[in-house]
Amino acid sequence: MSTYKYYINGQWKDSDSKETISIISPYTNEEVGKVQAITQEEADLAIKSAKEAQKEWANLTVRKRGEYLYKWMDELNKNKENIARTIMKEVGKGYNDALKEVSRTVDFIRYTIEEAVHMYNESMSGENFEGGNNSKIAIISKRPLGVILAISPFNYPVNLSVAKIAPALVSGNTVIFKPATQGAISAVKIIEALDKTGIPKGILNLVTGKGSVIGDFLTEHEGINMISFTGGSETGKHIAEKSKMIPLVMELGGKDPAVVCDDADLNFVAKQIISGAYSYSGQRCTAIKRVLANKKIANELVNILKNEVDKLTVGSPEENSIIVPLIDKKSADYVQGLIDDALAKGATLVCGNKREGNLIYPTLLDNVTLDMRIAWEEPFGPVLPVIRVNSDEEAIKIANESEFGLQASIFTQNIDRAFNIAPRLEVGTVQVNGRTERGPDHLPFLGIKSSGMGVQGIRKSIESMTIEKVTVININR
Ligand SMILES: NC(=O)C1=CN([C@@H]2O[C@H](COP(=O)(O)OP(=O)(O)OC[C@H]3O[C@@H](n4cnc5c(N)ncnc54)[C@H](OP(=O)(O)O)[C@@H]3O)[C@@H](O)[C@H]2O)C=CC1
Ligand SMILES: O=C(O)[C@H](O)COP(=O)(O)O
Repeated sequence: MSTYKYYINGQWKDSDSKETISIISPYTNEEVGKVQAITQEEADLAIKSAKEAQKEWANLTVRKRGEYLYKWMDELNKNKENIARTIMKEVGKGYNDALKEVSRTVDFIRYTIEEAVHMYNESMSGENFEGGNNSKIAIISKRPLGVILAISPFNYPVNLSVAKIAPALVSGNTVIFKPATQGAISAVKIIEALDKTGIPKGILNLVTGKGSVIGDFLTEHEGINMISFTGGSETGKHIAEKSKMIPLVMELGGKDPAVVCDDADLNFVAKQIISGAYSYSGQRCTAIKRVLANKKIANELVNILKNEVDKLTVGSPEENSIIVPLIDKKSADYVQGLIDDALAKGATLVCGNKREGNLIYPTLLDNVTLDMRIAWEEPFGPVLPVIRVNSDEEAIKIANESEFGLQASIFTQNIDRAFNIAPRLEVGTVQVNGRTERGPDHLPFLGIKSSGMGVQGIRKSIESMTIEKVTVININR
């Protein structure tokens, strides 16, 4: 098995710690490879080299920086099967989905470059303000923030990493990239592709090691000018407490509800809910994580959902099964705990509650009540609770009682009804008659409450990594 190096100042290196972390595949339970557990001194040097490289990088034109990114895109595209296989082995994602993740990333980079080259300076005249005149003209340009710390989660080890790195680089920042440990080999692969572009040294530094060991050191480091984080809410809150007065963008957990009204087209709804809730075994922040079903249609909806769940393929990512083993035993134990708690408190088991190691069969729970943990907690696994409600009003109330506020779906054939519910849901995005999801990637993507702060989405990500610089010309008229 390969032992992968980390990447600092344009060089691939073994850590002086002499320690490596073994990455175990969630479905073969075999080692996929080892990554370096770097030391704080090495993390410090990585930040220093990023700082040193930043000024020259920022002085290049956006088109010049874009040239490197275009080459990166081509390298990723050339190696997409190999990278997809690594994603599959490392995080247990179905091969076809892993391949889509790489293609989506290639498209993401292309759009990022195109967006950046179409972002212009603004100007303002003093005459628009009371008592002002046109002798004052302000030019408002955008400057990079400096060194961006990009921390990504396991579930999209390529796409969610590049979704931070590409906007940072194109706008003249340099990057310290800390991937999820389970995902770090995929990270090595994408940075190998970047290295092949001949990008100047120090622009991107890949630091591998457990977040619990090097995370605080990175977050608290004075050389970091902004943190873009995707991961769990608890980790996000911890980082927010540790960081020192720098901008933060956080995409965190969710408990996305599907509000199903009594006039919805239930066959269509069921398809959306099933793909929303169970794809990649529910290991998506945007997965549908509770159904708030109007009592009038709940029996029929649950019957249709059951039929659809029965069709889900369960097994290996190599066979493109929808339901695959969860990322690790701890996660599977957690999901099982939520199921056990709900059943002990009287939920109806419609199907599922079967387990083989990390593999949890798709589980549907009906008559879930608000005293059950599954009504509120994020499983990040293939279990879906149905909570029956009497009215739209009650659905809105329960939806908003969650600590999370990522996305929500509303299913109804009455557009007025949808538009009366949508503004009242405390979430970043409402999907009317569609499953909750992040893409297309140029849309703003955000969570409120414990689901995050700041906004991603290509243009928004670029904006979040830059700051206005105002130059005022005073003309003697
Ligand atoms: N809203 C969104 O866009 C998304 C949200 N998520 C959420 O992420 C969670 C699952 O992802 P998961 O990877 O397990 O999340 P974690 O929060 O466990 O880890 C996310 C990243 O943070 C790192 N990390 C851990 N501790 C620290 C620390 N003290 N300081 C700095 N970094 C640290 C991890 O490193 P290491 O792996 O080494 O521990 C990893 O790179 C779910 O809650 C999910 O909802 C996931 C994807 C998208
Ligand atoms: O990491 C996640 O879960 C994503 O941000 C969700 O992306 P998706 O909706 O495209 O799966």
